[in-house]
Amino acid sequence: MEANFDFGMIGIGVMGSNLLLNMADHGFSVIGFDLKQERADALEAAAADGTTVKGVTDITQFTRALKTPRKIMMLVPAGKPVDDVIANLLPHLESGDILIDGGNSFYQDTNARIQRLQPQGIHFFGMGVSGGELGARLGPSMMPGGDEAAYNYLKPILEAIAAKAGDKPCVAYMGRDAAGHYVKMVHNGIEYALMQLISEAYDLLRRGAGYNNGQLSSVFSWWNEGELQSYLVEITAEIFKVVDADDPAHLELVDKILDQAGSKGTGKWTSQDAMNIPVSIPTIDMAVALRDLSVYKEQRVEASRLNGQPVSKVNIDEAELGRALAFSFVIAYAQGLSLLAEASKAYGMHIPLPAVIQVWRAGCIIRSGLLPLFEKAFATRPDLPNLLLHPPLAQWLGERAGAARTVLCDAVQAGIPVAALGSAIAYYDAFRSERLPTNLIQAQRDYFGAHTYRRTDKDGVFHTEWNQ
Ligand SMILES: NC(=O)C1=CN([C@@H]2O[C@H](COP(=O)(O)OP(=O)(O)OC[C@H]3O[C@@H](n4cnc5c(N)ncnc54)[C@H](OP(=O)(O)O)[C@@H]3O)[C@@H](O)[C@H]2O)C=CC1
Ligand SMILES: O=C(CO)[C@H](O)[C@H](O)COP(=O)(O)O
Repeated sequence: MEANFDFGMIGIGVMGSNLLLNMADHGFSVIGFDLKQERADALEAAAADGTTVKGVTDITQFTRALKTPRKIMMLVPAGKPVDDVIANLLPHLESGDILIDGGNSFYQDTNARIQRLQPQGIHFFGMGVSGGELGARLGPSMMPGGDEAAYNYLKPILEAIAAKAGDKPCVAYMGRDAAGHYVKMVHNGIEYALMQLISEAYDLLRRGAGYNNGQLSSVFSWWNEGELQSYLVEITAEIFKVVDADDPAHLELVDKILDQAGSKGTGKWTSQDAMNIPVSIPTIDMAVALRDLSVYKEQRVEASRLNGQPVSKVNIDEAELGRALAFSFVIAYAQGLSLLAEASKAYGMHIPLPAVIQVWRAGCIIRSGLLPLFEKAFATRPDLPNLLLHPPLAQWLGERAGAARTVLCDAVQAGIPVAALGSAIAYYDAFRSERLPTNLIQAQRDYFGAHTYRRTDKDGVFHTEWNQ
């Protein structure tokens, strides 16, 4: 086989095969490698007429078929499979070749791989890909980070296949080292928060106000026509309509799904890294914590027998609940973006926040009609440390905070857990407090541990013998 393929993919499962077919549709000749012959055959069978798509199971054949510098992406599960693929591939690569990890790898693993491959002249990129199966096929949002000069080789291909917001592609260089995987990690942290917030609104409507699935679908559809317009609200409206094919009564599937949420790590890593820096992202933390709590089903059942009681009836004003949800969505984005702003400095990644917003505008799971508000904020101040510091957004939040408080009070009164909503309001209130009660914590620390404190009226570090 001649070396005439533009792009190679290792791992042609859900994401890899769809991304490769998307490239082929845009006129690039592509080749996929997988350990299983049936995957290679399936890839070729799925190719559109007139496109150049090849599937192979021989790594030598794969690498020899690629134009140099080779552009190869891996879309395999994070962790050991990525290192296994690198080990198998490395003997077949040359200096200047570009290797992209498009999976949800932990950013510190990506940094280690960049360091390891640099001496051999291999440009290693960590690239977040969002949009799921359909996004990969028709236009994903992509977050590549690594060597900026090498990015120029990838740019034409990635821009061609990316989702478009207006005429702008939802892909851009996200910064040095593992910046691409860092941005995707935070994207997923925000994704966790938005999903938890939506589930709390669902609980209020379902258990609190007694809505059936048809009514739920209507409310979410209606919200999706206003300021809550977003991929996650849109698919939620759809989910309530899907009936269980195995149920003779054709009841909706959502009611049959076990209430234990899975997770693969990106949300937890976002919280862990935020705590390491440290940056406060309590709504994302709470979303991770609630997924973890959901797993303890047996203990929850036991506790409900001891202490459970039906929730009280809640009178829901759908417009007010929508405003509360929009308020807490913005707080979740604000927390994630404030983490990116700090991490960019702390790790020297130089993440361009305006470009992050552009990349999230379409194709990704957290795309929403709220992003243009953030675009304006970063256009005014590209290094804005927190969205809450942008005056028009501060006003926007102020106009919706009352709705969030009313919904929170009603939920607490009724016994419906709205931990993420509560954390969003608490974050908002704490962030805009000129003075927090933390002076008392400092006094306590100094009392029991001589940890010292600073004063508001004079410079210096002080200690008091409190118990004399
Ligand atoms: N699904 C989604 O919506 C999204 C997924 N991602 C990320 O993309 C990555 C891939 O996910 P997805 O496509 O869904 O997963 P799939 O399981 O569909 O595909 C994984 C592919 O990797 C191959 N593979 C696994 N281990 C190895 C190995 N050691 N060497 C070579 N190939 C290997 C598998 O081959 P075989 O079956 O032959 O073993 C398979 O073709 C993951 O990191 C995931 O987190 C990112 C965004 C969205
Ligand atoms: O990256 C994604 C979307 O952006 C994936 O769907 C992600 O893997 C989902 O994460 P989890 O399984 O932890 O909910």
